[in-house]
Amino acid sequence: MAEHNDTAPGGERVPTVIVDDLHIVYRVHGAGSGKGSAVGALSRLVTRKGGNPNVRKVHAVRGVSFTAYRGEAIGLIGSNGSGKSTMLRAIAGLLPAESGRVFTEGQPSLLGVNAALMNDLTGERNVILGGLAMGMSQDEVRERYEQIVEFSGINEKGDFISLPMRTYSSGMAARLRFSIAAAKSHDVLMIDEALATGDRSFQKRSEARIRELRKEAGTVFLVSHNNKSIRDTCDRVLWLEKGELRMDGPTAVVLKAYEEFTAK
Ligand SMILES: Nc1ncnc2c1ncn2[C@@H]1O[C@H](COP(=O)(O)OP(=O)(O)OP(=O)(O)O)[C@@H](O)[C@H]1O
Repeated sequence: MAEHNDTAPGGERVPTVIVDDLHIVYRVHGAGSGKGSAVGALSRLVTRKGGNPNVRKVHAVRGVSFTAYRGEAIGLIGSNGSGKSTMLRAIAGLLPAESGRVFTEGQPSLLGVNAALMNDLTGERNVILGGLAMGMSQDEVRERYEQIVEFSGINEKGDFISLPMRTYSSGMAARLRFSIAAAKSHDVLMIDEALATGDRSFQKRSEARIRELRKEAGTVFLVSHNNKSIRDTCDRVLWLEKGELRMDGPTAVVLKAYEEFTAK
C-alpha cells in the first residue's frame, strides 16, 4: 500500500473525503402536486397555509456517512435513481446539503458524461478551455495537448478534433471529457459513467489511467452500472439504494450481494 502514498508519516491512512450523515433534497419548482389526483388535491390543501404547493421535494440522499482515504478507488453502485450522481455532485460542492456535512481535502473534480464543454466550439478549443478550467497553466495545456487528443482517440478515423463538439457521437464526447480530466492528477477524481460509453480499447486505456491516478495519491470515485468496470478498477464499493447506504466494503463482497439483489 505504501507505493500508493496513502499513509501519513505516522502510518495512519489519510482521509480525503468525509461524508457525515448527509441528506440532499431537490426542490422541483412548477411541478405542481399531482393535479387531478386525490393525493394531489389533499397535498394542495395541506400545503396551502405554509409551503408552496408548486414545489415538490425529492429526498435523493438519506443519511449517508463514510470516509474515503488517499489511494482508494471506490465504486458507487445501485439501481437507477438511487442517488449515486447526486452524492458525487454534493461531494464536488455542486449541491448544498439539506443537513449533514461533506469535508474534502483539496478540490474534488467531477468528470461526468454531462461535464460542461462547449458544443459549438471545436474539440481542440475544448481541450484548451477544459485544461484551463481544471487549473492547468497555458504552458501545461500546450504541453499535454497532443497526449490528450491521442488518449481520446478522437482523431483515429480522421481529423475530428478540428470539428465542433456537436458533431461528435455521445461516446466521442465522453471520451474527450475523460481524456481532458485524466490529463491532470487530482486530489479527488469522480467519474460518472464515463467508461461505459467508450469502446473496449478506450475502456482499457481509461482503466489503466485510473490506476495511475491512484498511484499519484488521489482518491477515485467511479459511478457505473457496469459491474466489470467496477471489479477491474475499484477495491472498495459503496452500494446506494433509495438514497441510503446499503453496504460499504470490499468490491467482491459488495458486488456479490448486489448481484444477488438485482437477480431477484
Ligand atoms: N435535478 C434534479 N431535480 C430533481 N430531482 C432530481 C434531480 N436529479 C436527480 N433527481 C432525483 O434524485 C434521485 C436520485 O437521482 P440520481 O441521478 O442521483 O440517481 P442515480 O443513482 O445516479 O441514478 P442513475 O443510475 O439512473 O444514473 C432520483 O429520484 C431523481 O429523480
